Amino acid sequence: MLPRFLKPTVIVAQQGVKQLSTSAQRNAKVAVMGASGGIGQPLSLLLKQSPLVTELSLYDIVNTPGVAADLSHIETPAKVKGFTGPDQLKDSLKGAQIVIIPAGVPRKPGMTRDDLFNTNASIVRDLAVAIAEVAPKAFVAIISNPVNSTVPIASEVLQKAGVYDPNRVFGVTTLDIVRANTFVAEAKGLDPLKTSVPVIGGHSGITIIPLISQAKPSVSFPDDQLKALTERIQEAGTEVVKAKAGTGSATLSMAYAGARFGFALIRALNGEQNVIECAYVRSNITEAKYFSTPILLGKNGVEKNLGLGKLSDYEAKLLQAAIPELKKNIQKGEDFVNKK
Ligand SMILES: NC(=O)c1ccc[n+]([C@@H]2O[C@H](COP(=O)([O-])OP(=O)(O)OC[C@H]3O[C@@H](n4cnc5c(N)ncnc54)[C@H](O)[C@@H]3O)[C@@H](O)[C@H]2O)c1
Ligand SMILES: O=C(O)C[C@H](O)C(=O)O
Repeated sequence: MLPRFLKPTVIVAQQGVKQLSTSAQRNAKVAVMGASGGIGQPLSLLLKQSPLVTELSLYDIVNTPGVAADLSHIETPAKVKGFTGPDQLKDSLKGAQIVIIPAGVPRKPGMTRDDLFNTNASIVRDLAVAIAEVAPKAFVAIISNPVNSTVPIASEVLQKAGVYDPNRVFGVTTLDIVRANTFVAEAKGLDPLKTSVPVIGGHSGITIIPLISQAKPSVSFPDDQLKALTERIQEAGTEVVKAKAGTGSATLSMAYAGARFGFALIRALNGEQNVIECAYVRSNITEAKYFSTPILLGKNGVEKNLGLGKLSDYEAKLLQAAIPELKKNIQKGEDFVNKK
């Protein structure tokens, strides 16, 4: 069976790559910012292998000529171009419909995602300034941590530039869903490709709220197992950081998750119906100004926020615990842009 995110690619491929690449409706230019990094390279590879992508723009402060030359030899239609350093930043964004941002430093053991704020906040801010000028209508998918704060940072920058559309800015939390699907399927002996577990809230520790009560197919666990599984999903990033022992955090699973989310955005742009992914977006579902829930995606980005659904008592408590932390992270991001 094919990986779930490859399915639409394959369906489209069956319609014929030639037809795809000549159809105006199906042109998708994707820019990857931070394309030479641990996530950026495999993410760009996954994007390049898909006929859903017709142009791939790779931006980083180092090494993009090599990454672009390498990827450009792959026998798929996407045209690949590399851009290096601030002088080429704006050119890298020209005409991009989707901008995916994995630029920034990763955690080392003992660090929280918030410890990355000092370095990554300004990286995301500067990229958002360029997006506001060159690609204000692009869908912006932010991977750089701390996502709980970098999404408000990008949003504030776009707002200040007068081009903010809350329906087009997404924090990528897809890896939390990918992990929840994998761990729940493992625990119950299910096919992970047919297991779907929504994860809401934010993307750090207690702000990650798996909704196992809403899993499809329906599953149930004794309380102690449910707690252990929930905590494993919340701390799965740290599990990888520890295992990588100082060499970084999740890159390959994140590239998979980033590609899955990117393909969902392209499918929505192409007019496909019923494209749903969880994402961290501007939200009035809870007291937190940004919050991840399942989102129906459409040609203009967020078409409908599908909300929380019915929470179990346990999940309602997780939500209660997450909100103060999320609000603090959001405020920190907004203050970074506004209090200068
Ligand atoms: N959202 C998630 O679920 C998730 C998952 C994993 C990692 N992350 C985050 O993704 C980020 C990247 O992780 P990584 O493992 O790829 O790190 P990495 O260090 O391997 O790669 C980061 C890349 O960003 C580039 N970069 C630095 N400053 C830049 C700038 N101003 N403009 C463009 N590019 C710039 C670097 O040159 C490097 O190539 C980290 O912040 C990490 O915490 C998020
Ligand atoms: O844990 C990290 O620092 C990276 C990422 O946010 C993850 O969830 O793997």
